[in-house]
Amino acid sequence: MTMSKSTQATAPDQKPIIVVKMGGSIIDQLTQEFYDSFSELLGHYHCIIVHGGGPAITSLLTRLEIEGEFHKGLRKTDEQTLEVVEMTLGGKVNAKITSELLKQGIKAVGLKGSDASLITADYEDEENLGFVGKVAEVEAGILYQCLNAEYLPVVAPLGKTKTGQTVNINADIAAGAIARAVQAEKLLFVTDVPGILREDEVIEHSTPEEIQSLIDHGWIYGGMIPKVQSAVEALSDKLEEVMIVSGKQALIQGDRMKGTKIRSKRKEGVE
Ligand SMILES: Nc1ncnc2c1ncn2[C@@H]1O[C@H](COP(=O)(O)OP(=O)(O)O)[C@@H](O)[C@H]1O
Ligand SMILES: CC(=O)N[C@@H](CCC(=O)OP(=O)(O)O)C(=O)O
Repeated sequence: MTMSKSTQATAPDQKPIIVVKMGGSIIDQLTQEFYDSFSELLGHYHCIIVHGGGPAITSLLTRLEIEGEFHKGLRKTDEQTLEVVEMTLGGKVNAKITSELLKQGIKAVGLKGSDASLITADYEDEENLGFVGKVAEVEAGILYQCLNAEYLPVVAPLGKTKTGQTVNINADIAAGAIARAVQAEKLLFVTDVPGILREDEVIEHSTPEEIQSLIDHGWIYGGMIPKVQSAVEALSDKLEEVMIVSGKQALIQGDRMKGTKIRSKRKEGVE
């Protein structure tokens, strides 16, 4: 279970916290409509961004002629691969998102999960996956300090083990763990599809039970699996709703967010 350490600062008041996971699949395709509606969202929430970058890592590995391998959806990360992961997530992708937000007039500050004990991790499966981490503890205080100072933290999904080894963490899992640790009220996965699809139709409302059945029947596969699993794990009395939305369009259309809403069964239908 993920622990939260928040001794250094208190949670910001006035506005609730939203954690937004920006998928690597969409980072290069985010539209102006998306940014405009995102800016609108910032009027209602303190926001923390956690980003992916899987496609950018794969592309650099290919250019360097390093063979990539996935095991149960997680990238096998040897020493060479870790070097590329750190350069890509902590360097290129983090800088790209932060710069774009600054251009939009948003005070974004780039952080690596491996900075200042933000994310302490254990090995996921050292034998089969190498330097891949699972989140053990998140130091919420660092993020609270940013939010209290009106900065928007943009977090790269890297962590440090207790012995100081940097590890690669799946961004969906990092986002869920951070949302729990900071007691976020909402968690949003921004990706390249308009929500969970079944026969090309967006499922507007879903529950953990339905999601399990969609996985069991093969309707949910690949990169959508860690996303929905992380969504289901993040649900709590505090975090009642997780959404999966597209970054190709405005987040809010009319007066509501477009995409798939995931809530526990007993909360479903309760707005
Ligand atoms: N039921 C589903 N509905 C929508 N997308 C799905 C579904 N099952 C699998 N996917 C796949 O999941 C992808 C999104 O996951 P991923 O590529 O890991 O994105 P990200 O980089 O945003 O995390 C979609 O582009 C799609 O190919
Ligand atoms: C351990 C592991 O698999 N880490 C991921 C981290 C990036 C990520 O999750 O990016 P997306 O959100 O774009 O998929 C990877 O190396 O691809």
